[in-house]
Amino acid sequence: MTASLIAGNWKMNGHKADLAELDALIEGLGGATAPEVLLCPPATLVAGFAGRAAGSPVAIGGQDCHSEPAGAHTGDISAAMLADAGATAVILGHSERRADHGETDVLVAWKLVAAWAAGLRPILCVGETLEDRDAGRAEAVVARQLAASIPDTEETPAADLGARLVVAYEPVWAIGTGRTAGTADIAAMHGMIRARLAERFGEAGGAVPLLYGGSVKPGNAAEIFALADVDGALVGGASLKAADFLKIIAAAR
Ligand SMILES: O=C[C@H](O)COP(=O)(O)O
Repeated sequence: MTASLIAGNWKMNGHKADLAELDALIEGLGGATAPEVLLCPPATLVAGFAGRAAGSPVAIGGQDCHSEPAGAHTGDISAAMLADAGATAVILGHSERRADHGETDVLVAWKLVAAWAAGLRPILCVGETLEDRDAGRAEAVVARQLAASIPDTEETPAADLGARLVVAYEPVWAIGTGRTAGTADIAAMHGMIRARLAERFGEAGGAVPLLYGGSVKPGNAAEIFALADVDGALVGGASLKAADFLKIIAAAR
């Protein structure tokens, strides 16, 4: 399968000096527009990166947003603020947010509504812990997260869901550990996610891009992108350096 979207998540890494990595990424892409490339720096860098990336093939996204449009929420950022800063997408429900900030499926669902209201494309993250996998409940956990983190409201844009939502499967135990899930496990989980989305949302649900995340590197990207129902990757550590990220993008072509 050809990967259509490669997203980089810088997490809590990066300073103004790292604009040089964005410049190197843009230069390395040389104007190529496929696959889509999205970079999600920390909030402090969103506006600067979006300004620098304007007119290039690199889109800029946020890593989280609040579920409310504005108000007394010290330290938080709204979806509209991200859009105002030049972001076009936002990562939501990442396992690090779920673990560090106690984010629940219900809260993540409201964040999706907020993102859509601001015109952002959410990248919804789902994934099981090692404990879940060892207990044989990986598929059940991911299915529950998927069902409950996508809101059942009239705000959910069923008609064009494929263009307005991305789902990233990230087994928690594969994130930042150097361990990738086995290709059979990735293919099985992506197949399940694809089927559940199609069951719930019809053809548009089946068209939602599915990314794999968890220790994706230049050396394993091609093998992962070759799997059925894998439409790209959500890359953490290997997106910090343009040279590595470009190799992963090249593997998607
Ligand atoms: O959002 C990205 C994922 O958590 C993967 O991170 P990683 O590539 O460093 O394992």
